[in-house]
Amino acid sequence: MYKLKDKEIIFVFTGPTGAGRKTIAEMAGTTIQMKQVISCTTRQPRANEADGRDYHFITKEQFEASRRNDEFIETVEIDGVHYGLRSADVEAGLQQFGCIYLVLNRYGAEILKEVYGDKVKRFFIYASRETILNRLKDRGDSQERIDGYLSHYEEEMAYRNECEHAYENIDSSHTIYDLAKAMEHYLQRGLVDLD
Ligand SMILES: Nc1ncnc2c1ncn2[C@@H]1O[C@H](COP(=O)(O)OP(=O)(O)OP(=O)(O)O)[C@@H](O)[C@H]1O
Ligand SMILES: Nc1nc2c(ncn2[C@@H]2O[C@H](COP(=O)(O)O)[C@@H](O)[C@H]2O)c(=O)[nH]1
Repeated sequence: MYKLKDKEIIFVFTGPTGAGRKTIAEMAGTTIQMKQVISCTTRQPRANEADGRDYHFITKEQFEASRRNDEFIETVEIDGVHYGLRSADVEAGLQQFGCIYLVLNRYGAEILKEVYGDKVKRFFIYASRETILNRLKDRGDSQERIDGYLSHYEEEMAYRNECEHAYENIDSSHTIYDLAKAMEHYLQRGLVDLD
């Protein structure tokens, strides 16, 4: 297993789907200059998603082949869709950027914490069920897909107290402000002007 160097750190964004984890993670990524390491998935891309930017969109056969080759740190199946994070992608991201972030569900977050211990800081981003419902409707997700995501809401929310930090994402600029302060603390470098 890859051993993280002193200054290398992994931020994991987790919480219920639709709370705004990707949005917040991306904004934080720009603010503090860290890069996302994306997962592989067998689901179809959404209209606004691109291969290699949001996910590595792969077939079930490709996913199985990667799993057989032991390429994944962890995998999960959610509502019939496979997701997996490749060890080589994490290692390359760390070597290139020193600080990376991931967006995972609670099971992925837990495995990363088990594998990399104190080098992993988990940021739990959440919103009320009603807020999420409205955001996903506005995003244009089908009712079937929304129901699927919301069926995991309580299960994901139960992970909140396990995480190092938790933020209710109502106003994204407030969330980013608080989050950047915490991240800076870990990074110990003055890249963000908070005043
Ligand atoms: N603070 C906010 N206020 C209003 N809308 C928001 C806020 N944060 C995110 N959104 C919107 O909510 C929707 C879901 O956000 P996002 O994709 O970041 O969530 P997620 O938790 O990563 O879920 P998923 O894994 O389904 O993408 C998006 O359309 C996004 O623009
Ligand atoms: N444990 C893992 N969870 C992952 C991974 N990649 C994404 N996810 C999480 O799955 C759900 C559904 O994602 P969506 O993009 O289809 O809405 C969400 O919670 C993601 O964060 C992974 O490699 N491992």
